[in-house]
Amino acid sequence: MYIKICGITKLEQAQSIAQIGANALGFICVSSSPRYIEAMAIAKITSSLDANLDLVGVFLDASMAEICQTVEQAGLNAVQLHGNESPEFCQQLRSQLAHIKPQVKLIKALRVKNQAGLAVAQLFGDVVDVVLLDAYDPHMAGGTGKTLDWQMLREFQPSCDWWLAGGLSPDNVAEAIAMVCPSGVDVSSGVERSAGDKDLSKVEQFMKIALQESSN
Ligand SMILES: O=C(O)c1ccccc1NCC(=O)[C@H](O)[C@H](O)COP(=O)(O)O
Repeated sequence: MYIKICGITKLEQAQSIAQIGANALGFICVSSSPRYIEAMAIAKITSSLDANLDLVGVFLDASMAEICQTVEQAGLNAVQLHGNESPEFCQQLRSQLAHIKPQVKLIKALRVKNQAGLAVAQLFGDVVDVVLLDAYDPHMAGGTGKTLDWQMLREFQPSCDWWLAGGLSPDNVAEAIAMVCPSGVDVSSGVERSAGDKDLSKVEQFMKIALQESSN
């Protein structure tokens, strides 16, 4: 089970979460978010971490130039697109990123409202590495703490890896994994004291439960 802890803003917390064994750390590059962190501040964190982690910049309808510049400045090796980016945009971004760094992981987040929203995932299977399913909220783009209707995801099988996000916490991650069998899970507010301030004991608990459930 691949585990991504999102909304990191503090260096010491990033180092501890990496040590606990997370596969990926997410940095919110969306200036309107309470978890926003600037590229140079991300760079201070990423340069202090081991090379085997996925260091993910989360973007919301940003331009290709902004994404590429942030990847370079911040020392990222993965990009999560959390807005209305099209499959064509993903394809073009992938080729632009290849000029900057080899093998930047591309993740397309979909904020799923209903079954029709879920069908859109099939359009991205061939152009990204991972599809991430998050909850829909009319006012917030991410980090909402809301869960998806997991029943809807029982038969979900895109042609690429997929990760579950949205309202996960140590209290419900085992049930979610058992019900929908994602290849990874992503969490933010469910392991926080306040926006951007992670509760390390909750992170540890979350990871232990997720790993245990996925090995059953
Ligand atoms: O977290 C944010 O503030 C945010 C803002 C704008 C776009 C995306 C954002 N977060 C994306 C994430 O990857 C979160 O981990 C995901 O939405 C799940 O959040 P949560 O329901 O709090 O676990």
